[in-house]
Amino acid sequence: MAPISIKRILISESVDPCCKNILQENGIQVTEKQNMSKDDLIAEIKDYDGLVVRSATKVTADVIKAAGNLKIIGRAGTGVDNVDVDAATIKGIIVMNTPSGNTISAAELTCTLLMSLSRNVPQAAMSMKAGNWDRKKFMGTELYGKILGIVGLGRIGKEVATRMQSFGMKTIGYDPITPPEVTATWGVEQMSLEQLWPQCDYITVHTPLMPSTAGLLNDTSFAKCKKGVKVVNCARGGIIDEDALLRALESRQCGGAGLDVFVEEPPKNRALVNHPNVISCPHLGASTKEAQARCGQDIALQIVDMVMGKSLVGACGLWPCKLNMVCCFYHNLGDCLKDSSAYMTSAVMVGLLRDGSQSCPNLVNSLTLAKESGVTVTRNHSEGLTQGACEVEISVNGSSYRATGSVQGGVPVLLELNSSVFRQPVSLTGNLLFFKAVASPPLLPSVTGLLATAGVEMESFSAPAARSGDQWYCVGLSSLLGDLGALKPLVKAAAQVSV
Ligand SMILES: O=C(O)C(=O)COP(=O)(O)O
Repeated sequence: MAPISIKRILISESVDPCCKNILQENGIQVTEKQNMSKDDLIAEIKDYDGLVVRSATKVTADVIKAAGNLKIIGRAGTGVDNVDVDAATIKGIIVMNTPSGNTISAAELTCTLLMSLSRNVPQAAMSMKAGNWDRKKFMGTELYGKILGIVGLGRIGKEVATRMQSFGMKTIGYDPITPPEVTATWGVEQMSLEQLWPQCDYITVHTPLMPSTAGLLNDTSFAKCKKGVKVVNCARGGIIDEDALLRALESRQCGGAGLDVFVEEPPKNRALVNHPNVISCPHLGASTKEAQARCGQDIALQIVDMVMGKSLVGACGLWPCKLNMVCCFYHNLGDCLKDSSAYMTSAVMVGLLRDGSQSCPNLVNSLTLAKESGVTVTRNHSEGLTQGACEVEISVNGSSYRATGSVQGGVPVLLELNSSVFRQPVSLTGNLLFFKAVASPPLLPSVTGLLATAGVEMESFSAPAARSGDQWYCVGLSSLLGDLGALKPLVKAAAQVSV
């Protein structure tokens, strides 16, 4: 990828000093300003081409609008829900996070809250400080032999599971993406939420906050739980509906809650915080020296790599804008292929989700993952016009991509891409890199040179039949290639083309 010039970065929160040091050592000017109001940030941001935040800085569309020079928003941490990623991406601002730096700290705090809930440690400590010695009031229960339901089995859910197993807890869980056979290897039996709720003595949530997870625990799901279930939220405020939680605590359907996060932070409504069976922290999941050092270092190194044109690790929302709607039209599939169109739709979604997602889409989970992320996917057939060739048309957020292909001698071939007809059918085998460019004599040597510099051998070159306007080209690459994705920005920058 081409280097991106970043000269001045604003760090608007308490980020580990190693972040500033690394950036400065690499020639970037750094200003630290904490506790800025929205208006302060709007007034200040125009002077910077980079911004580093944690969760407290709200990088809204208004802030992004005022950020005339901004090229990068670095989140020293995981959740980017305080950043309007769509508004940033549309403006060409890269948003990147450091998704693994605080996994262990978030998991450890979750375990701390589970243990504190079982033995009333915070309440007992407060009572001692008030001069009391009350051994009866704080009778607890063992964790041993109890069932822990983990909703969200990503990095943090996994670490919570393995730690709580060492206390003799049985761990069950649910995740729409991580396959059950994978979680089984770390001792978590997966099941539907309907099956999970009634079994749990404790429930902990480890999902992002998104439409499908907001209010995941609500009046209806609490009613399905065991009476006295205890819940923990160290993920995002709102995954457990706060009003429903208060009602469940009052009716004793919920026996206690450990909350590190709130819908509004700090919460103005103190009803939950003040409830005797609630223990709470001011969003401390990532607040350890180790997690902050990792996140501060990771975000600084990622920004430096980007400045040097090395890579875009941790970039969120690289799809030009958020995926909303994907329509797959299949024309002329023939009787036997018609039945495979569901499979082809899953394959399309793997390709589309792979670039922007922190999870790993595959043919089994891609449609579920799309649904979870609020993407509408539709599929249609019709009899096509081209004899013997089948056409696949994919429309993404209203922009269409059309491919026409066939099978020749048992090999699937591509005949046409977005109205650009190839001179020879392109065999759809091996590693192929497609790019769009205007025909010119230096095009082939410049692409060959670029691939050679990246250590990749070109095996074939397919040119379009027509020579006018933007046309699609395809190069076949040697099987030595490790990371096809890494080549895309290279070719894009060098040939000024779409890849
Ligand atoms: O990384 C995350 O998602 C967190 O919630 C941690 O937030 P913080 O960096 O402590 O403001």
